Amino acid sequence: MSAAGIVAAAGSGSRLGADRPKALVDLAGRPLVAWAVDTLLAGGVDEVVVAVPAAEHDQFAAALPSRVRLVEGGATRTASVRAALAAVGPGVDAVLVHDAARPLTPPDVVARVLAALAAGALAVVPVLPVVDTTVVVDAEGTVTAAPDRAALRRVQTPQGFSRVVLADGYAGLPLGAELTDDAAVVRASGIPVTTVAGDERAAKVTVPHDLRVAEMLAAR
Ligand SMILES: Nc1ccn([C@@H]2O[C@H](COP(=O)(O)OP(=O)(O)OP(=O)(O)O)[C@@H](O)[C@H]2O)c(=O)n1
Ligand SMILES: C[C@](O)(CO)[C@H](O)COP(=O)(O)O
Repeated sequence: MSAAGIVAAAGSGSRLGADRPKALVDLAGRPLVAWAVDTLLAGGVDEVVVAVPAAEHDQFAAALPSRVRLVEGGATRTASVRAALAAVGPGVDAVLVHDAARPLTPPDVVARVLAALAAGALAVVPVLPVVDTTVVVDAEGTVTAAPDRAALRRVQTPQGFSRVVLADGYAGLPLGAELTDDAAVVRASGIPVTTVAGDERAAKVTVPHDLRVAEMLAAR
């Protein structure tokens, strides 16, 4: 089975508040995007396409191996993945979509996603259990429900798909629609999504505290 990796790296990182796009922020001497690309390649992906902000194209090119292809990202994550997917070759069997913002994802997670696809799954997401009580609130912040957390999972990346299934999902999604992940895109077209074990180290760098935690882990 041949697999391509897509790295969504075109976000600004407004919640991190750095002086550059989040994917170019340094973690232990290398930008977050370089860590994410390495994870995909080490986990068994054959080729990688990275969606980047147009203004920083040259900085991304300088930070990544020459075999990695860059495309201009969009205004939303959904638009960025759509643009990168268009650059994936038609001969590829599977596509894994990963966040540059999850730099310390172990290659084992990639391998688990690839194994599930090779076993016949059409869509696979790595997940972790929810460990806090989780509630639903109304517009005033009043709790209206407390779902059974045993049935809830936190969803990570990379998320893996049959290339045809992901391409069909994006083709059926109206231009401009924004969903928070790629599994939601294929679920909208009726495809079942399988889960495999995620990893706490695959946590997303969103706010400054997350980057401090990642720096401590990377220093080990
Ligand atoms: N237009 C966008 C927005 C996000 N992403 C990517 O999607 C991943 C997950 O998004 P998130 O961590 O929320 O990043 P940002 O959108 O950059 O963060 P913020 O909402 O704080 O601005 C990141 O790797 C980010 O670069 C992208 O490729 N294109
Ligand atoms: C794709 C994702 O990382 C799965 O957990 C997540 O949905 C992206 O989060 P964002 O803040 O909406 O970009």
